[in-house]
Amino acid sequence: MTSLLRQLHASGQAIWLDFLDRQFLAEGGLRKLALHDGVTGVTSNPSIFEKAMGHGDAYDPGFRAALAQGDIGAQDLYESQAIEDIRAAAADLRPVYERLNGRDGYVSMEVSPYISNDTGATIAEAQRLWHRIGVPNLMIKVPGNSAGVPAVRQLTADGVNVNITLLFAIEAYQAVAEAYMAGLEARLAKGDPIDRIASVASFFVSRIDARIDKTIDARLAAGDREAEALTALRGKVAIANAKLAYAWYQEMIESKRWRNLAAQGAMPQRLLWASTGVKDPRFPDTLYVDTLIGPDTINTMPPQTMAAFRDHGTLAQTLAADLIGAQNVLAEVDRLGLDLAEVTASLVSDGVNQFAQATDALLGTVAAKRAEIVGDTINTMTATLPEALRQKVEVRLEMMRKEAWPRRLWEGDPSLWTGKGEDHWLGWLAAGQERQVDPDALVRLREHAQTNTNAVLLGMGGSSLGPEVLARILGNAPSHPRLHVLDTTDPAQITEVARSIDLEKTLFIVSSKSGSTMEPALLRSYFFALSGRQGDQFIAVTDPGSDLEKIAMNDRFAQIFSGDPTIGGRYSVLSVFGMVPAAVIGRDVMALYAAASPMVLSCGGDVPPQENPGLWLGAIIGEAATAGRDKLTIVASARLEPLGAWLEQLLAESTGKNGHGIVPVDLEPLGDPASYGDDRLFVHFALTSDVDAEQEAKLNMLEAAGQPIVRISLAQPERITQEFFRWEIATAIAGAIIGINPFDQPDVEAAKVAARQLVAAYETAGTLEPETPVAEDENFAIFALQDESAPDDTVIAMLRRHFAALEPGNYAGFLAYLERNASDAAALAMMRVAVRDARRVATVAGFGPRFLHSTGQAYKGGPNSGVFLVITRDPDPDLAIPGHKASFGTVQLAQARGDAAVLAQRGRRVLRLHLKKSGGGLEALQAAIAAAL
Ligand SMILES: O=P(O)(O)OC[C@H]1O[C@](O)(CO)[C@@H](O)[C@@H]1O
Ligand SMILES: O=C[C@H](O)[C@H](O)COP(=O)(O)O
Repeated sequence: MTSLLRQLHASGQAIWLDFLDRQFLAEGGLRKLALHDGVTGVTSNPSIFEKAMGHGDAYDPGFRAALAQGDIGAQDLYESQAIEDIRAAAADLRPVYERLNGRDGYVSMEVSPYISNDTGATIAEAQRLWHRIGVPNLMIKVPGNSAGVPAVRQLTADGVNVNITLLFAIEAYQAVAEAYMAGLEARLAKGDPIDRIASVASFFVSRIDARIDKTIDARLAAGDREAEALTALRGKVAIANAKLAYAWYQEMIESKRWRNLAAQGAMPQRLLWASTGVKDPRFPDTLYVDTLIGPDTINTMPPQTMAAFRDHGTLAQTLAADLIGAQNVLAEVDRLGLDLAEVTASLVSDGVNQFAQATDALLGTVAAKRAEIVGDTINTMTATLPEALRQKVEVRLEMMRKEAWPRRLWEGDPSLWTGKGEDHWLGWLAAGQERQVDPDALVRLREHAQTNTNAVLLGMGGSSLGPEVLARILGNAPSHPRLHVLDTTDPAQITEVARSIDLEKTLFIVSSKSGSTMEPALLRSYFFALSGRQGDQFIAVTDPGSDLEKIAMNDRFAQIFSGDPTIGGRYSVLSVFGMVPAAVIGRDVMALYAAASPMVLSCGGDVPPQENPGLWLGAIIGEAATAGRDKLTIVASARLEPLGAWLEQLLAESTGKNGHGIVPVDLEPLGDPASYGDDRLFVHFALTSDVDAEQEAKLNMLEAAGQPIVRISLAQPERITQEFFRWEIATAIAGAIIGINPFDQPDVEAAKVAARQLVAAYETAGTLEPETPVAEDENFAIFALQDESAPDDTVIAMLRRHFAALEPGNYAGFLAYLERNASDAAALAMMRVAVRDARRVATVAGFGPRFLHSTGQAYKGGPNSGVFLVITRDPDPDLAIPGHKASFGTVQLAQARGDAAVLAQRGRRVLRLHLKKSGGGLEALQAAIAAAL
């Protein structure tokens, strides 16, 4: 006997399958249904793909095959597999489509629910899928909300078959029916044929009852007086609503407007009953099939509903029957205040959200699968967090998912931050995808640079720290110049570099985004003069239109590389600012991007926060900071140690403002658990080939003592580029959590202004404004910045009082305007350890003026928990600057004085200590601090 389903098909209603799955297709399931049961179509939606692809391992071979062609992100990976299924289903139904001459045999694929409020994006995505899938028996599903309606019109006009989904209200259905007709008319106006354009209007059924019945049940439970009338409506409203929609359809196809279109070959936009699986187990499982049978309609059924109807469905022409009854049901709905309009409206947005949640879950699984498959190309990260922090991070990640942070970040939604133009500063996202550089120009530069033995980069902050990390971690390739980075005004340091290079075989890279930063400008004057004004030994890296660009043209520099003004300095390492120096030292820039790429894809806008390494890290550091663990302590195995200086700037300058932020702690030797308070978050970087057993053991002890530890491991040094990107994302996200704009640096300018004023005064007066120490001995002179000194203070007493001010949660800062060399760094490290262990506080150190363009922002604008010792000394020997009265030494001193003054003005606890020429230098200071603690 013919199956009930076949009979249903023969009665004039098309049967579609509301399901898709690779295994089912591979086993010929759809072909069998078409053959035996008369199934003539398939619908899919994000939930269906989530069920198919988001669990188990059926798609693993597909994922592997797709990734074997090249790494792609989660969305593309999902889409590659979804499209394969859609194409396979379309191929199975192609004979039906041909047999019915395009009247049926369609497979539907839905546009992303993420763009459902954006008409333009919906049109673009529908067009893209339509062309990419490239089969005639395809329908693109577009939601029937207010953004979807114009898309339906446009897509129809463009010849795309559209299935309009998420229709609950008759008015919404009428709007899309009108849009379909308007689209067909637009085609006719262009002279395009309309006889092969198909469309269906997916009218949802069971979800309406599920919602209304819930309200009814609640009212019954509350003892509503209308109990009987309410009970009578259970399981009735959706069907009545669908019947009235069908009644309108019948009127519509009799209209003059439609008849005119039909005369020119138009196929009617059929009503499709969707959501026909019963949600309430108390209802018969064939309820939404039995009651909605009528010609020229479609019922798309989940497999269970289809099986149930095949088994015990009731076949009768029910759809057009008892219209009065349907009207009465809706009148009752009104009378009882069940507000169908509100229900159907909220079901649309809930439907979009539900599909978005399914897509989040699906992309999460796909991202995890991808990470597993390409796993050994991605740097690993683990986090051991105290329970309270772990929970906060979990909550934050879920909140980020709900609020679509990954997508909003990549789309540049300023409301993630303070809403004040942050979207103009996101060029680094494209830079990470190698979109900011000209690869050929960098290949040529790499070749050209080989004629040199040395390269000297003159720049500050973002223009110098990234290049320094690349040069120190990767080193120069054989036969390429060695890179020296000069980000100072310290005469000894400048002299040291000048002495160590062969001037004629040195390439100078003048690097400054703004092109007006004082230090690189002075260094350029110095080395340009020293080179005998050999412009062809200089290249400039700067943003378009800067002063440096003009000077470089004037002085006939060999080349000028232009930056992207939508990238702030500290986010610029994956743009020309990092890649030009990388090419100069002989690194294959495209290989560096290729090394970064797996992380860039993993951090994509299509990867939900839980699986997104950048968002996960951002959640950890942001939540840690807001919970008082704002001292992000960087620990690195020897080879990766240089990364800390870059990271310090990124974190401090991005987040340290408005009294909030993260204080990075770099190069502080690791101590025992007893040395630390509860204001730390430790981040460990290690190369797998460079394991430091002692360091690991100490970290394990800290972990056992309950300190939060994030561990990041790199299999190859080139993958440092992944950390650049991961941390840029994480910093931007932490900034959003902290509630600041992570792309400005409002407090840096003040110190620059103060220094510039002092230098200008020097240029006229020939001397810096004299100062009188408030305390001195044979080694040191202390200069007052606040009125905290008593007339009879000794140096030791002042130091004692200075360090005694440190309270739990504070940090001690050593701001040294000295030569940055190994011995000075070691001496500072020892002083830090002494202070940390005595006061149980974090310690930071910076060499001036380098740190001014980096951590200086957070010291001035971040939390007021720093206690700073500004260390200066008289330069010996000093170094003249061509064309200036002021020497480098004078400028450096002016910068220190300006910095200390601004710190004091900002209410920071600060002491300036000057090392006397005749004194014992840093060694003596170490002893004095030991005595003062
Ligand atoms: O590249 P530029 O414009 O010379 O700036 C150098 C550095 O100075 C700062 O503007 C701080 O003064 C940093 O943000 C920046 O990285
Ligand atoms: O096109 C089909 C719809 O997406 C589907 O029928 C929705 O069904 P549900 O309400 O059971 O999720």
